[in-house]
Amino acid sequence: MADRAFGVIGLGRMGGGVARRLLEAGFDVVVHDRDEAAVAAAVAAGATAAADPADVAARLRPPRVVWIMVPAGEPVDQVVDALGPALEAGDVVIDGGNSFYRDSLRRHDLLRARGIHFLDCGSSGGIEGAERGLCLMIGGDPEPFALAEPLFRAIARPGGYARVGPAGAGHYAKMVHNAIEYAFLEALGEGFELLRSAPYEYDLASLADLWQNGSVIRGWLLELAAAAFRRDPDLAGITGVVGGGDTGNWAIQEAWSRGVPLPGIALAYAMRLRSRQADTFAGKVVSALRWEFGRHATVPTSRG
Ligand SMILES: O=C(O)[C@H](O)[C@@H](O)[C@H](O)[C@H](O)COP(=O)(O)O
Repeated sequence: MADRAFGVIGLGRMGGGVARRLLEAGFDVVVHDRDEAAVAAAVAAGATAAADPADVAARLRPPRVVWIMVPAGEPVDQVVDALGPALEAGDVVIDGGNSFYRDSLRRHDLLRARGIHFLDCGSSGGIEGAERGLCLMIGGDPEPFALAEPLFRAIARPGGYARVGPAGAGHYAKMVHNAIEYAFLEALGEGFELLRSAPYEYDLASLADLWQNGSVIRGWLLELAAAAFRRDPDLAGITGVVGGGDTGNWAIQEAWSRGVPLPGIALAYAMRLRSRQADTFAGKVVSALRWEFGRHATVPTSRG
């Protein structure tokens, strides 16, 4: 039995990686997920299965530290509602998902009323990060942060975790991180689209590789772009309809409510929404009006 045990609730692609890294670091890990196959995989790696969130608590010694990694919103509340009554003062709950910071503040205050600590932890790095080390931005009180620090150290890259402020500050930082991510992704998408329509036959994978060697825009996203182009140079196997969007949406609402313009990020988010529309009523109206005032064609011609 290891000196220290942690609970992990939610064993999806991210949570499963977190549980494995904790096991590899030599900790005991008590896990729960509704997906029995995910639990079986964690148990095969050395974890102990719990029947439900309360059972996770029952299998840990106080002060307990439980990491939650489930989709943002209702699923986090469900886990907190099921786990909370089984915890006691001094225990620590960490939400490692992409939750809205105001929800995290609410959960923090709810648990604090019973002396239970809540840390909001923005976790970046994707699946590779979960396997090889995440970047963690943590909000909450110093005392539970210190108590949970061995967990953070075990699942983060070296230098890849920090307490960035009080309750809510971790998920706020992650919201902003993701907003920047939206604009980075959109800029890369637009740049590669322009290259593809250029009067030159660029090999996009090779150009992305070249840019990795000392260019200003080198980075992980370019590395991923090169890998994607190498697998499928025209990206013919996927559509340009882009999913996600919650964190970007929150960032825009937050920015505008504070008078921060955020135009690049807002446009990147708008482009995601636009990508989901096959045609638009707005476009029809513009076309109709051009026809009405100038008898301009309603079907684009070679001259526009
Ligand atoms: O830092 C990260 O590892 C990513 O941001 C990660 O958290 C995830 O890819 C986003 O949540 C996707 O966000 P969207 O679904 O909004 O694109």
